[in-house]
Amino acid sequence: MPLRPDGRLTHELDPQDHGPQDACGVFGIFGPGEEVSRLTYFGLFALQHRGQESAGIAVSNRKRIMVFKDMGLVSQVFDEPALNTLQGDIAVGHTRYSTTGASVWGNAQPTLAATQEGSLALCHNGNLTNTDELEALLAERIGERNVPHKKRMDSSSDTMILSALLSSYHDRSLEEAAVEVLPRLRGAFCLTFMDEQTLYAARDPQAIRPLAIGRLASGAWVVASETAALDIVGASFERDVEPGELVIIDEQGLRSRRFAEPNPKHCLFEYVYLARPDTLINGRRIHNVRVKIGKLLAKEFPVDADLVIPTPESGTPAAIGFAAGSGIPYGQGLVRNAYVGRTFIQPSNAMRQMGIRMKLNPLPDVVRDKRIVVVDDTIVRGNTQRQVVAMLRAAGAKEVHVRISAPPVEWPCFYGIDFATRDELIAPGMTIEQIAEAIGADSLGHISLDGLIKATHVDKSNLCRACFDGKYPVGKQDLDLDALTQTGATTKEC
Ligand SMILES: O=P(O)(O)OC[C@H]1O[C@H](OP(=O)(O)OP(=O)(O)O)[C@H](O)[C@@H]1O
Ligand SMILES: NC(=O)CC[C@H](N)C(=O)O
Ligand code: SF4
Ligand SMILES: [Mg+2]
Repeated sequence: MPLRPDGRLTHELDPQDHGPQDACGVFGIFGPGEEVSRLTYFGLFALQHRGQESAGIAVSNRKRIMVFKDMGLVSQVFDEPALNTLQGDIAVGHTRYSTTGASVWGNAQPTLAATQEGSLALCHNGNLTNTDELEALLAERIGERNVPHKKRMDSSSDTMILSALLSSYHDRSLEEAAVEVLPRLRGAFCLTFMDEQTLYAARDPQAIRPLAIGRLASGAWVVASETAALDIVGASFERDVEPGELVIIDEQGLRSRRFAEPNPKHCLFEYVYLARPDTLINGRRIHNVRVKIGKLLAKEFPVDADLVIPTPESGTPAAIGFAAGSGIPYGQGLVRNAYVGRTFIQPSNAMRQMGIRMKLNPLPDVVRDKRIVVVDDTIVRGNTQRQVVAMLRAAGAKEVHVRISAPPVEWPCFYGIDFATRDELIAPGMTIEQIAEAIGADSLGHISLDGLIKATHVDKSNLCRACFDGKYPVGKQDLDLDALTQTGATTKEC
């Protein structure tokens, strides 16, 4: 099993072999009089499913900013003494899973940089597609040798370049630097950042990833990747950060500046898998959307069967919907070990089999002699379903029909989800029948793209669905798609 550089176990069985992982989680709070770092810690706990490689909190006491971050889960990084040292009025926090730049301490967030007036601490969810262009601009401004990854080998993320760029404007405030830099970024970015006095939040014009604003009863402002994190800290949901909006929060309250024209292309995959079911995106509860997808799936791909079971965790709401839509009873046929993380299962041969077996175990008394419909949210490489089907058969299931609440994943994502390269996905070049055979299912059905979109209640033109249809809404000019679909080529390193 792989070890972290400090010798502790990673959450991955094989770090070279990624399944679908999650986008990072960002959090921010402007709360004089509140225990801001503790609230940020709770917020990050609620966002742990979006990134499990490193976690960090930056706090300002209005005189200076202190950052505490490390590799690992929120619970591994922070303890009581650490939180007690992080006193102040403003905080930002991050849970990372890497998309550009290696998974090392130097790339953990919040990043910290010196500005003309003080410091900048920054957290980023998303992925920038024009890092080459931004790096060239940065080299022009601060000199080639000072570009983060040239100065320090382990500072190689897109976020480090952004942080260096924002702090390179010595003739203007951080707010004015942001207004200058943000329109130059392409790709996906939801940001929380701060200097000693002010909390900022920004969202790309496509608003690919979610970012919500909430408020505590005391009047403190909170910003988080998902509304579930607002719930957990006791904040009420106020509104989403708008596409192309920069939000500035200080002693005077909240102000808003538009840095680009909105052109919404919200990530469809957030609805399918990424976001928590208790989160609201575009006014819809993710759980309800997933149940609806399951109902539509039952209509699109009906089957004669005795029992519908979910593939926990993310497949559960769609399975509830499939049962409701089909009239087939719903039951629990697989038990999930709650202590195995979401991205723990990183499929690769023997390790993969061990990982899936560690996470999921069938209930033979429930599935024996039955025709089972097993519902999951996605098939990426097909490893989970291959294992699940085999497990259910070994436990005595008579038939196993697989139903998936997303269309086949055909293309990589460049906006903050670390999908496998195209060569590693199971779907490209395979018919549904061939995939069913590969995973050993009696039948296989994926929801149609139109059915999935219908369940979100968002207009198709306002959604990114590139991993399903290959139509990339932003930054396509920056990507060498042919090169990126070759075996071994990834977007990981700048
Ligand atoms: O086809 P594959 O390559 O196996 O990938 C697809 C599986 O990975 C995800 O589960 P994951 O274990 O990451 O998270 P979950 O517990 O939230 O379902 C997803 O929900 C599918 O079950
Ligand atoms: N998944 C993410 O949102 C990653 C953020 C950023 N691109 C990084 O690699 O650190
Ligand atoms: S490519 Fe897929 S995962 Fe990536 S932003 Fe678009 S819909 Fe989301
Ligand atoms: Mg799953």
